[in-house]
Amino acid sequence: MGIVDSKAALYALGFVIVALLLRASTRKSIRRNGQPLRKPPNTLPLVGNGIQFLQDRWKLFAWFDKCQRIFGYETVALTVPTLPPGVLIHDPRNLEFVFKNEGIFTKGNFVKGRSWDLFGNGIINADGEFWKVQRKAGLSFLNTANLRVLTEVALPQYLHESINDLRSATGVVDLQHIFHEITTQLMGKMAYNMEMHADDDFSQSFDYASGATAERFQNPLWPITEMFFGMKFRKCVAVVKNFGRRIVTSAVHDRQIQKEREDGTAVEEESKLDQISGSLIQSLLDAIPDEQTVADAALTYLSAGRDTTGQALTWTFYLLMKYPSVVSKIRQEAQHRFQEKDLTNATSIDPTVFTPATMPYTMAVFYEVLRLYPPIPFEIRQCMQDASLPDGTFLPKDSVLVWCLLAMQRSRLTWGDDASEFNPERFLEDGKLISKSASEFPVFYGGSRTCLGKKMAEAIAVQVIPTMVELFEFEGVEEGERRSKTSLTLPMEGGLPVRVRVRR
Ligand code: HEM
Repeated sequence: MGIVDSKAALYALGFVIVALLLRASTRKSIRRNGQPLRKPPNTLPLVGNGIQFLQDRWKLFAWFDKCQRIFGYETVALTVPTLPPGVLIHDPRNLEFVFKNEGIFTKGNFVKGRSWDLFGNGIINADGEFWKVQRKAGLSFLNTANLRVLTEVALPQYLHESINDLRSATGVVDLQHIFHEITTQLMGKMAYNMEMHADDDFSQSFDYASGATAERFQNPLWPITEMFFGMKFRKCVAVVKNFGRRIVTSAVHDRQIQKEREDGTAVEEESKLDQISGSLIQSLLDAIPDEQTVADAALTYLSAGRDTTGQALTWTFYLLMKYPSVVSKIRQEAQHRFQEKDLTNATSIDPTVFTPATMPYTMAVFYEVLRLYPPIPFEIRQCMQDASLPDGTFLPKDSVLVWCLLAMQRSRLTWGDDASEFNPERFLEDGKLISKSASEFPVFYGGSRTCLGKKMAEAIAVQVIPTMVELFEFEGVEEGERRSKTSLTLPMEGGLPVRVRVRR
């Protein structure tokens, strides 16, 4: 290189450094009333909160809980090297503002970049038109008629199979696996018309990929670490994607058969369940021309519906084993329903007698579990433009907002002094179920992106919980507090091993 070239290179380098310095000095920063925000405990010079984020997720959640206890509703600063500046929010007013301004607070590149490999353009990751068509397909899948088939046909069928497994079980059984099997079969059949099981290759790979994706949110150096340790993740994602393509191929095949039926060549009697099976994937195929996006959408729905509900049931039974008085009250409520329906001498349980409207106590138990163990334990959004929260916090474009449901839903300011205790009665008033605003109890999210499957989850819980409680006595075999393993949701680490005794 000539001397002129070297000089030019030197000038260019100098220019870049000056430009970067200027950019840094003129960059807007997060502020409230013109002041920087307070920092959470254990914030270190240079690395900020980076170390907190690198530790095990249960410890991270404990740290979020500590922040909530120290700061109440105050918004505090979060800093992690290499990441955009962020805040940790606690105030329900701020959350309400986020829910109402979905266009400003989106998943952004921060979330999408990390979950792209697993979810691609699936609904959880999508914005704009992609989101709209998937939401519409989901709404038509979760319509009232389909929910009735779920309650009256599909769930009783799969629940019955699990009851039989438990009746014949000897030794220790993993209840998490039992619940996961119910929700996997349900979603597989109703959404995709496919037979799926909790221990098939796809489910295992999805589980691993979900854990590795969640780790990306805690490890800012994930693009580098995955170069060395990401082999298994890549293999699992390949299995998952392959399965997504199988779902689509099978749905296209179902269409051909359906068309032949309509042409009158193969008319058969169909059960109610068969009639609606695969209705989600068929709606997605109708709405989206690209089959890869259909596959992404299908997989995202599966994660949203299956894992969350199965895990919520697992935490429910974990808590029920600790609170026998709550079990007795669920049994009383179930007995009351049997009397009302004149089913006191029934030898088997008819699960259709349990509905959210007739089982307020059971619903209160389910809500209380969701409060303490939210299946989606934390959320992240990114500002698409400069914004100011109702508490006055100014957030420049690209800032990241974090809220930890597991901590927020234990706030004494919102839930009273007994916030950390399991007390289903807090959701009841004169024996009736009371609802909380989405900003105080964000377990199903809020605003235009509220969870689509809330009713489905409730319909499943209100049948499974009293049925299992009436038929069986469960005894935990592991002492101590259970924790969740790393995941996008809240699976119990090591499952929920129990001993089962048949009551009747
Ligand atoms: C106890 C069970 C459940 C809980 C706690 C739960 C919670 C949530 C939460 C917090 C979100 C927002 C996630 C985000 O965008 O970051 C969400 C979204 C969603 N949930 Fe659920 N969910 C549950 C069950 C279900 C079920 C059974 C389905 C049925 C398929 C479902 C379908 C969805 C869908 C499609 C979205 C995306 C909505 C959108 O972005 O417009 N969920 N859920």
